[in-house]
Amino acid sequence: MVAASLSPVHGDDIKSLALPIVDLSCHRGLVSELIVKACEEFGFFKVINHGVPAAVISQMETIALDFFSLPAAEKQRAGPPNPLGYGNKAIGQSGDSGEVEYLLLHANPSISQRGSTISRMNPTKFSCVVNEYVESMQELAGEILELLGEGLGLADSGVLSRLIRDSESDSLLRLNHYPPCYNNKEDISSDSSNDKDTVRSGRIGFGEHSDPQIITLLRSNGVGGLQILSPSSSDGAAWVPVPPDPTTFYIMVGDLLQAMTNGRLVSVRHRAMVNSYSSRLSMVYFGAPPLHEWISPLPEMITPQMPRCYRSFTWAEYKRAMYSLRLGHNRLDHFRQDTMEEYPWLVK
Ligand SMILES: C=C1C[C@]23C[C@@]1(O)CC[C@H]2[C@@]12CC[C@H](O)[C@@](C)(C(=O)O1)[C@H]2[C@@H]3C(=O)O
Ligand SMILES: O=C(O)CCC(=O)C(=O)O
Ligand SMILES: [Fe+2]
Repeated sequence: MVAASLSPVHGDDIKSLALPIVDLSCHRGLVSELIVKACEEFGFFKVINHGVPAAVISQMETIALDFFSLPAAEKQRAGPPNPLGYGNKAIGQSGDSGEVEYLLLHANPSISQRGSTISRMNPTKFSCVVNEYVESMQELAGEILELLGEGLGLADSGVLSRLIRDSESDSLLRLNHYPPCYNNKEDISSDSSNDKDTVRSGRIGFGEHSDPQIITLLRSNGVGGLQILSPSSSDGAAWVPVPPDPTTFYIMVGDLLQAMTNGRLVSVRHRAMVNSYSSRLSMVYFGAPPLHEWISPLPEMITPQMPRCYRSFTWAEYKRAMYSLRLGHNRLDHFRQDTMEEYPWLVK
């Protein structure tokens, strides 16, 4: 149904739920089984004992904070986002906004990062730290995708990890800074954006969405704000706050992984809230394939019980659709097999 792809509006229900934690130092067979289960149930899990050196993380955090503490005019030199670069409040090109400032960078060291506009003082240091962090993220994401391949019983267990390890991969690094923001009713009464969400659960830093790529690795400082939409159950979908833990990474299934697994793994809808007392920093790696890579449901994921549900498309085609849609849209619905059969004019 085409109507199903219009923005879903989820209410304010907040639920506390035990979220899956995967210890990467455990037995490989057990780890791959747990990862598959978490991605089927939540499209989300937290990893501990991930092997990323603490120094790599803290250096990245320091240069991110150094950048966000620059005067506004200095930060604007790295903007506006095209879509890469510095952005403040406006997210994407379709009218979305949130209480966030960010730096969106390509995660491929060979792509120029406007280094001198981001760090006038020391662009070389900036690039080195980003490259080291991105290399660690690519390694961790590759390992998790390899484990997923094994857990799903794929004949070629490296088929997922190779996509993001490719030298032409279109992966991104996003640094989000959420300054503290008022959230009580009195403060908001004169603000035209005071909706139900704002009053009851704080202000929206980054609105509800799923990540379009294959896999997301998110690390935040010790300030909470990330929420995931729990899978629908008898008591309905609800927002689940993710407790902050700066020593770990949160892993999210992206739209492409949902398509490649023919809907068996689900891309998790999530959002970030801001609070009135502390600023929050998140560093988010989005693992993506090369632009011209074809994405199709893997043969092992198509069964008589689970017939093929997505058509084939390239990542470049998916990106075009994504930039034409609002943040909260369910983009993958436009690539369903039945959309092509019932509404061929929608599929260019
Ligand atoms: C409103 C938008 C921002 C976004 C591109 C889009 O048109 C829809 C997807 C958005 C998103 C969400 C996850 C990542 O933060 C992001 C970089 C991405 O790949 O898709 C953003 C895009 C963006 O900010 O450019
Ligand atoms: O900052 C966060 O916790 C979420 C950010 C996010 O979802 C994104 O950058 O796509
Ligand atoms: Fe996201």
